[in-house]
Amino acid sequence: MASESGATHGRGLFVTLDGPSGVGKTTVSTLLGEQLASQGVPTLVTATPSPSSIGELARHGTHEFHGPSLTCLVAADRYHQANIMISPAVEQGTTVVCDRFVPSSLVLDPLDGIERGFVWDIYRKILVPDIAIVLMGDASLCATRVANRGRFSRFHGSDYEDHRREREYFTEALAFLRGAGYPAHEYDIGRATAREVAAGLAHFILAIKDGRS
Ligand SMILES: Nc1ncnc2c1ncn2[C@@H]1O[C@H](COP(=O)(O)OP(=O)(O)OP(=O)(O)O)[C@@H](O)[C@H]1O
Ligand SMILES: Cc1cn([C@H]2C[C@H](O)[C@@H](COP(=O)(O)O)O2)c(=O)[nH]c1=O
Repeated sequence: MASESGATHGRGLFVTLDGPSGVGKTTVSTLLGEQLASQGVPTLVTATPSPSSIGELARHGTHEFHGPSLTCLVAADRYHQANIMISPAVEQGTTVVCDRFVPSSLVLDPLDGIERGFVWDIYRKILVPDIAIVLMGDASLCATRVANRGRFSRFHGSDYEDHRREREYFTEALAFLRGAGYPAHEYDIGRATAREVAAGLAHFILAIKDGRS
């Protein structure tokens, strides 16, 4: 596509970051945005639930809302955000990094008693990422980080067993997503710093971006 200045630019990428609580999604999303921007890639970092009024209700309402009502609330926010923010930005050439997307709901909602099929059906018409990264890390490492950082939601595990189960659900969700043709990529954080994880992801994303242009 040609811009008004005559320079050519194409569509951006939609990149999502999911994974268990404490694995570093929020920290890495910010660093990844900075690293992509420093390499000249127009980048927008966002999260689901979004900063909209529906998103704020979902993010801060996990004690009030449970099961299908929370699933639908999160889904309403995500459709709204995808339609008004993510898709337009990507079409204009911005690479969007989103902290949590559908893969998280395939884990958190079943942990709340919802069938995976119900969750998958509700997202049938939503934007599919170009790259869906699932960060995976040792459950005891994630448990320690969340204990040190603090829990802001009932979905932030309170002990090792919560984190072990959440990790197991993400492993199952990854297999399901790959089977469904979703562009899911597992990324093991090992003992890397957040900056090292972000650098590894930036390298991976830029290789895909360069391959497409
Ligand atoms: N690679 C890392 N090495 C060391 N500490 C990290 C790393 N990544 C994140 N942290 C720290 O771990 C804590 C959890 O990180 P963060 O909030 O980014 O995780 P998250 O996956 O977004 O968690 P949640 O899903 O619970 O919101 C924070 O205190 C953060 O500073
Ligand atoms: C994706 C998703 C999120 N939520 C809730 C759980 C937490 O309260 C927030 C996310 O905050 P975090 O810092 O990213 O952990 O939103 C949910 O209930 N269902 C979902 O699918």
